[in-house]
Amino acid sequence: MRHNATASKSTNNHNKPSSNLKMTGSVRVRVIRSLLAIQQGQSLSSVLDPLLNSLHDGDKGFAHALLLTTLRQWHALARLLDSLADNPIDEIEVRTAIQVGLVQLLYLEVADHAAIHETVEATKEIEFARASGLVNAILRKVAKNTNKFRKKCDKNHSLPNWLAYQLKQDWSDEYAALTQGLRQPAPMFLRVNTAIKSTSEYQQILTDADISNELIELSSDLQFTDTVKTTTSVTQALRLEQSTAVSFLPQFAEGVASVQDMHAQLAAPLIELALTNKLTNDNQLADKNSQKEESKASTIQLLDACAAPGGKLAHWLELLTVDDESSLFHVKPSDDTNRTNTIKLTAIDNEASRIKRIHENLARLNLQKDDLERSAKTDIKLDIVCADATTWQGGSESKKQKSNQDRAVFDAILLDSPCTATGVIRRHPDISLLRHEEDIAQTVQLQAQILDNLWPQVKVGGYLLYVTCSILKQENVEQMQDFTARHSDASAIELTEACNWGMAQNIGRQCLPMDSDGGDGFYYALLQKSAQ
Ligand SMILES: C[S@@+](CC[C@H](N)C(=O)[O-])C[C@H]1O[C@@H](n2cnc3c(N)ncnc32)[C@H](O)[C@@H]1O
Repeated sequence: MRHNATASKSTNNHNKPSSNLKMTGSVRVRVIRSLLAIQQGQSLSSVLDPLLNSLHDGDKGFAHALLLTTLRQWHALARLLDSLADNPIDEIEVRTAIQVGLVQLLYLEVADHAAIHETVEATKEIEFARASGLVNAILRKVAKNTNKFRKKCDKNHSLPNWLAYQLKQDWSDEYAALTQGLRQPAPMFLRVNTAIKSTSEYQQILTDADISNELIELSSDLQFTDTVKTTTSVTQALRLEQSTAVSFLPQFAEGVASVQDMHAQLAAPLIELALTNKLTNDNQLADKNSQKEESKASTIQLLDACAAPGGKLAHWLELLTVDDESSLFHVKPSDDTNRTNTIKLTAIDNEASRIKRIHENLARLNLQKDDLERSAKTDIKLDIVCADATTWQGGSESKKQKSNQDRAVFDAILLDSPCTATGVIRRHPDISLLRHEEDIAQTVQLQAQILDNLWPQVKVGGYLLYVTCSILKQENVEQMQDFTARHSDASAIELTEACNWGMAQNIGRQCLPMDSDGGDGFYYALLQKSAQ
């Protein structure tokens, strides 16, 4: 294999657990093989389980750290390697072995002699014995002055140059902190299912189980166009001092808590806030028109347009099923005015294998279709469909058969769009190897197609929350500027300066992963549809 024969484009197959990975030999050999598979286009999530499952418990922690840290420092290590070698090293097996050796010396506090000896042996095991002298010489040179070489490595970013260039264009003031932030591990955050327990109750349960944690409160403040007052909600997330396996989390299997980045936890409360505003306005309008009480009971249609694996969908369902009598979604058995609403929530995703994961996640949380239909407190009909959001039409007739008015069925759409995922590189450092510059334009085009197909399906007065886990302006604020220029009936709802997260953009807010205890890079924009 040659150095420049690196990652091909990531496709769906590359996310499946890799069955043809040869997981024999020493820990270092297995990590090197995993890295080679990633360079050939496999995702980290497809190689991690085969790697860890092939090892004894005692070796898993080291293998995990070695693989993840090598990926996080990948591009910086590659540049260091180029500066150390007298002649260009082309073979990716040799380069990978050296980079694995460098990580042990510079970042993992492995004793020099062990790091060098074991890496040289691993090079022989992967059948590159002829390069073992070279590997040995480079690692010895670095071991003589690890401080100097670590500083050299840290001074630069660890991103592909095209991505670093784009980030510099987009975020010149934040660039240094951002590029350093992207090479740090991300903290673990939990979301508590507040339909079962309050966040503070679960926080105490964690503390009692000796799991140190901190409560984070994110305030979202929206300036709806039809009111002078702003509307605020507070999202509570728990940050763990140390990441842990979910099997150690109390009541995890019972669905009391879920793992979700704190910025990802903003989506469901935001769309619920928008929906509540719409329904309140609808009710007020009905009151004004002095319609009978019975007529206020209606079916609310909601869409989660790119739903898998279902993190935000589950959160949305948790909020909709909170046992709060004042909620517009609460069924009041004693209330014969019949003001309650039936919710029809459709979730779509175009990948069947990922739809399966929605079902698995909802099963743990007791939020499957049947669980919801059994609930006496809310009336939610959940429909999960495998469909392409660039063409899907409310699940029924084709576009041509429907007038624009007939297509406008949704009160609120959550569009957690496919994106370059550049905001979650800390959790998925393989992204910096798998993504290519040309992916940006393709992704931007896909996002625009999905937006253009879904927008006619939003009711007048309804909302679309656009979300990405990207930190590139083309996918975010620029996508929204282009969209609102194309659709004169779309207006952006301001997420005001009272929001204690993200940075205000021309449209929406952008979160950047710049500090090691902060959330991931997410973008949020809320659009409302007006009558034309
Ligand atoms: C950012 S992820 C969604 C994450 C999800 N909302 C959650 O919180 O767990 C984007 C999803 O979009 C899906 N997707 C990509 N292209 C699509 C399309 N054309 N139609 C529908 N879904 C699509 C992907 O399969 C992926 O599951």
